[in-house]
Order: sequence, then structure tokens, then C-alpha cells
Amino acid sequence: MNKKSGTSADDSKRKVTRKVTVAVIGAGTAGQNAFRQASKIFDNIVIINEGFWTTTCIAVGCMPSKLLIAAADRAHEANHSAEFGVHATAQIDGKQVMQRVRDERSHFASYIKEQVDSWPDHKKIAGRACINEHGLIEVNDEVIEASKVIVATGSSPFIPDGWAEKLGHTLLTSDTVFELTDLPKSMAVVGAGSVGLELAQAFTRLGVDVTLFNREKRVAGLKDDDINNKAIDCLNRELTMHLGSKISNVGTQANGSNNSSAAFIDYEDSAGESQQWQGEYVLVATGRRNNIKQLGVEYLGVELDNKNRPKHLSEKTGQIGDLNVYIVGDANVHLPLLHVASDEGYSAGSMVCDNKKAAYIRPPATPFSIVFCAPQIVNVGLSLPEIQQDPTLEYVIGRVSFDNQGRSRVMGVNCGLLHIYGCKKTDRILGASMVGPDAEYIGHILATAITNDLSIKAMLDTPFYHPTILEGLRTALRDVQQKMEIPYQYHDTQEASF
Ligand SMILES: Cc1cc2nc3c(=O)[nH]c(=O)nc-3n(C[C@H](O)[C@H](O)[C@H](O)COP(=O)(O)OP(=O)(O)OC[C@H]3O[C@@H](n4cnc5c(N)ncnc54)[C@H](O)[C@@H]3O)c2cc1C
Ligand SMILES: NC(=O)c1ccc[n+]([C@@H]2O[C@H](COP(=O)([O-])OP(=O)(O)OC[C@H]3O[C@@H](n4cnc5c(N)ncnc54)[C@H](O)[C@@H]3O)[C@@H](O)[C@H]2O)c1
Repeated sequence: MNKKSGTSADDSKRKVTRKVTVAVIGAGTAGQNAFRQASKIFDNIVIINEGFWTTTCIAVGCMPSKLLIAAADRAHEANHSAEFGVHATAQIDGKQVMQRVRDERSHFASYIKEQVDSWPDHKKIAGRACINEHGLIEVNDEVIEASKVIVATGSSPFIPDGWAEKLGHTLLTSDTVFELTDLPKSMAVVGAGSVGLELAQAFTRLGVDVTLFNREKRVAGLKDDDINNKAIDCLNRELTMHLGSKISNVGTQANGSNNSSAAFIDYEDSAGESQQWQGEYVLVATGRRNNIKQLGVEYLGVELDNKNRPKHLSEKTGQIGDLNVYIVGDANVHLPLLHVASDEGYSAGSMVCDNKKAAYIRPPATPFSIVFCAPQIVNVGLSLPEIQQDPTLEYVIGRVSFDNQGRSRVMGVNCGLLHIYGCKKTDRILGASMVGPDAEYIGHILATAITNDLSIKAMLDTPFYHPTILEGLRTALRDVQQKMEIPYQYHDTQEASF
């Protein structure tokens, strides 16, 4: 993509050092998939990456966070078994907890390393790429002219202006928190999105004194008010949350007890009262931003909107309009999730091969997200506001509460609510939102149903084993069916009540 090659006076300084058919910028999940796929056809290909080559997911994302949650859940179960007549108190070795997180992370990273090591050295460049005004990729001493460019530069934690300087060594983000060698005594977590909720609850369960702040009275960005209120109700039972609070200042101050400094947060609580929190660390989880602002994609003809999202993005392949430019994974902001990054990378890698061989372009995935707090939070398909905006969608909401659902109660995890949005006209599921036990499995079933256009009748004709938490899904589907006034199945059965 050499937009203006040969037109500049300082061309001599920008001599092209390499011409390639495909350049992939970023070697996370999306970039590695794109590279692997495109390499099946093209030999003249290069992948450029700054930092670790083991993916955000493995190094600082999905895997270390779930490893921490796994330890936290063990501790929680030990400490909360008294209702079953089993009395125990968890002895938590913070150093061992954090070491296992890193050891297991290294285990997962070793698979990626093996793959990356198998790629020829001359096709890998370690360094920060930027695209110059001629549409050439500059990295280290190289100036690369590429016919096709795949941008897979991911995203990074967003830190509000000035906070990094003010909080200094007391600031943590998801990029640094897994490097802690021991569990801290106290921590504020700012942001109740997926990162904030998962980590705040995990550290609480591991005995850290955690306070969670969020500026909205909303968790996990939930858009269905009933599900949001239920999630807050369930999470409040173990988490200290200041939702709807406004942070006015952050910083550090001398810690009276020793020579160190402690962090503070000045905030106005939801009742309008001025308050101060003090503690050891502030984990900032206020969102992520795509790594694209400084890259120079505009020199390839890409237009960005005011939130740095690429315009004219094909959600199927990541292609930008009819340019030979593909923006995939978190870099395009579309759905910043692992499976999406993986699929988009694969599809873009197939596309640059002109779809000739071994190419499979996946259809855009049904929107689907899981937050791995307890109870889990899941959203599938269209959200309630999206459905409400479209008057042609005649919808009903099928509900089930998990507060007294049979197996949930047996297991002592009976807090939750599922809403299924059904379409009256088509007998299909438009979307769903849930907080509750086994939500990750229920979410997968609902995503399968939406993706494969299953009718609610077809879903109700499939077996639901007894006693399972998944029987709650059937209760919600029956509620949808009843509200649609389509009496497919007589279901005055006993098991709905236990
Ligand atoms: C704490 C946390 C937990 C998460 N948990 C989950 C989860 O449970 N499930 C889920 O689906 N998703 C989860 N995610 C999101 C998931 O990790 C991301 O969606 C996914 O890893 C994005 O992959 P990617 O390939 O787009 O980017 P990345 O893996 O981030 O790769 C981008 C690469 O590009 C490099 N790069 C950036 N700029 C340049 C440049 N100019 N030149 C060269 N290289 C550059 C970066 O250094 C990086 O190596 C989580 C994220 C976080 C932070
Ligand atoms: N389980 C998963 O799939 C998973 C887990 C972690 C991360 N992720 C991915 O990472 C992305 C980023 O997650 P995230 O949680 O960092 O971002 P997010 O955008 O989901 O949530 C950020 C939260 O911080 C709040 N906030 C922002 N500024 C604030 C301020 N100054 N004071 C108080 N609150 C403030 C927002 O209101 C919001 O609730 C997610 O969108 C998701 O794609 C996924």
C-alpha cells in the first residue's frame, strides 16, 4: 500500500528496505491467526510486533484473570460451606496464589512460543510499527512496502488523565496486577466492567479488602434494568461497591504507620456526600482503547471516527471498504473479545489469499459475552434497548428467577435472573440477558439457538435433564412461549417448581 511512493523530497531517507505481499502488524491472537492463514499461500509475508509475542489473552487477559478467579473460588467455597454443615476456614498463601497464576500462564504461553518459534526469523520483526505519510511501514531500521496490510494491534488499558502520575507506584492495571508477588491488604478497583468485576470479586474472595467504584449505577454495562438490579443485589452480598459515585481526585499520601505512601480516592457517593477511600493500591479498570491512534492508518486511506473506530469496516473480514487494509481484533473496537479476534484474524488471513485455498470466512458471530464473576453475567444477541428501538420486532420477555430454582438451591448458588427476548412473529430468540449460576452454559445454548435460527418450539422439544440448573432455561423458554400465546406444549408439570 504505497500511497504516494516517489513523491517526497526526503525519499532517500525513506528507502524501501523490503517489499512484501502481506504485512501483519501485531502478533496477538488476531495477528497470529492472520499470519498463519496468509502464510498458507504467500511466502513473502512479514509479521511485526511490539512487546511479548504470547498474546494479551495469555499474558495479561483472559487466562491470568481466570487463574486468579479459580483460586478465589476455592477460597470462597471453603469459607462458605457452613450452611452444608461443613466447617472450614481457608488458609490463603498469597505468594503461592500469585505464583500459580504466573506458572500456569507460562504453561499456556509455551504453546504459543512453540508456534511463533517455528516461524522463520526473517518473517518476524520485533518492534513498534508506524505507517508513514507514504503508506510505508516503518519499524526499527526497516521501511516496508506491503501490498496488503492487516492491522491487529489490539487494545490497552485506558487510564484517566493525570491518574498515572498522581497514583505512581500504587496504580495497577490489568497489565501489571498479575505481576504482584503477594496479595495486597487493600485495593480500590475503579470500573465495574468485566475487568473490574472479575478482579474485584476474585481479590475479595482471596481476603483482600476491596472497594469497587463505578460512576454509573450499573455493572458489566448491563442494559436490561431488571438484570442489572439483580446483578447488583447478588454481587452486593460479598462485594463492597460504591456505584453511582463520582471520583474527584486520586493520589498518594504518607502512610502514618511506616515510611511508605498509601493511595487515596476522593469521591462523592451516590447520596452526594464527600468521602475518601484510602488503601494500598488502586486498580484502574476504566475501559480499554484500541492501539491505533499513533499508528498512521489514515496514510493507508482508513478513516477513523471520533472514537478511533475505523469507518467502512466489514464485520465479517475486517476489510476497510475496498482497500487492501484489514483491521481485526480489539484494534477495530467492534467486539473486543477473544473469539472475535481469533475469527477475524483467520478471516482476514483468508481474504488476503483471495479466498483461493483453505479459506473460510466466518459469518459475524452472534454477539455473546460472559463476565466470569459469581454469579456469572451473560448477554447474547440483541440487547433490550436495541430490540425496543425497532418497532417491527414484536417482542415478549420470558423470565426465570434462579432464587428458588431447584438445582441452584441444592448447590447454594440460588441468586439470579434470566430474561429471554422472544419475537412473537417468528417464534425465534432475539437476545437474552442473565445473571446467575451456570450462565456460561446457558449463554452458549442461547447463542447456538440464535446462530442456527432455532425456534423456541424446537428448543423446548430438546431434552432438559433433571435436576439441572439448565432447567431454568426451559422455564424461561416456556414463559416466552406462553406470552407469545402459541400453545405448543402443555407444561403444567411438577418439576418447574423444584
Ligand atoms: C484482564 C482481561 C481479561 C479478559 N478476559 C477475557 C475473557 O475472559 N474472554 C474474552 O473473550 N476476552 C477477554 N479479554 C479480551 C481479550 O483478551 C482480547 O479481546 C483479545 O486478547 C484481543 O486480541 P488481539 O489479537 O486483538 O490483540 P492482542 O492480543 O492485544 O495483540 C495485539 C499485539 O499488537 C502489538 N502492537 C500494538 N501496537 C503495535 C505497533 N504499533 N507495532 C507493532 N505491534 C503493535 C501489541 O503489543 C500486541 O502484542 C480480556 C481482556 C483483559 C484485559
Ligand atoms: N470475561 C470477558 O469476556 C472479559 C473480561 C475482561 C475484559 N474483557 C474485555 O475487555 C474490555 C474492557 O473491559 P473493562 O472492564 O476495562 O472496560 P468496560 O468499558 O467494560 O468497563 C469500564 C467501566 O468503568 C467505568 N468507568 C470509566 N471511567 C470511570 C471513572 N472515571 N470512574 C468510575 N468509573 C469509571 C465505566 O462506567 C464502566 O462501567 C471489555 O469490553 C471486554 O471486551 C472481557
